[in-house]
Amino acid sequence: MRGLWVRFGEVDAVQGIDVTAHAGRATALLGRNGAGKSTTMRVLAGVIPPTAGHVQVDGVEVAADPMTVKRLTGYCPDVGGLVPRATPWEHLQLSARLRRLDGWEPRARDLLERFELGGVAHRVTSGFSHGMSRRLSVVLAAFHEPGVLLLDEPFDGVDPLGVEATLDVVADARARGAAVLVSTHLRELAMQACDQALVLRGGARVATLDSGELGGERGAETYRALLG
Ligand SMILES: Nc1ncnc2c1ncn2[C@@H]1O[C@H](COP(=O)(O)OP(=O)(O)OP(=O)(O)O)[C@@H](O)[C@H]1O
Repeated sequence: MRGLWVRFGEVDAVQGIDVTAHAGRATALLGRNGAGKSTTMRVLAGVIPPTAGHVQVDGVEVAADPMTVKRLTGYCPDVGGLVPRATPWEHLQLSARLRRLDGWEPRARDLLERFELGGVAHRVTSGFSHGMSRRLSVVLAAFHEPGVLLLDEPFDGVDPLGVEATLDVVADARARGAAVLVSTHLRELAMQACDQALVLRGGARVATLDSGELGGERGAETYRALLG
């Protein structure tokens, strides 16, 4: 991604961000509310077009071919994305059909169990708590083992077991060579999940840090200073 720029009317949400996400590595996007994290994720997922800049996912230019990019990526949006009247199993079934996956059922069952959603696999999602919906969104993003995994606020409101399952999903994706991006406000979890972090402020990148630099009291101070 080179010189990504996204404008909404009068607002320049993202102002010239460069990011390279490598296979087998995970990058955290950190920054205050409104820093441009979700907008960056949405462009990478092929959901909104960039106003300017070059964004390629696995060699495919997002602006030219958003449908292919949607297929290549697994995207957990920061909000929404679930069909209220469908069950988790129906969500997985639809995803499998759209991607023409064969023999997907064991993986679907395994993921639902890992995220403690096995017991509600056939319950419509309209009654799900926020944390349950988040967990299912992570399951759906990871289900088809995409080459690029995009998780926007995956830990938001999720209990410790859900956090662990999400960290495992990130580790699994990295182990099979996927590039992972995680947007979060949680510095400690960013450190655990990722090997590097980009700190955004006002739509621009203000720092790239190794996860080791974010740890402990010193990391907290560094991060606070970068948030401005
Ligand atoms: N659809 C939209 N229309 C107008 N402005 C938007 C739209 N989406 C985002 N913005 C603006 O773009 C800026 C960046 O928003 P974005 O959601 O990317 O931030 P964020 O870093 O993900 O924030 P948060 O941590 O609160 O989720 C904000 O000023 C926001 O108001």
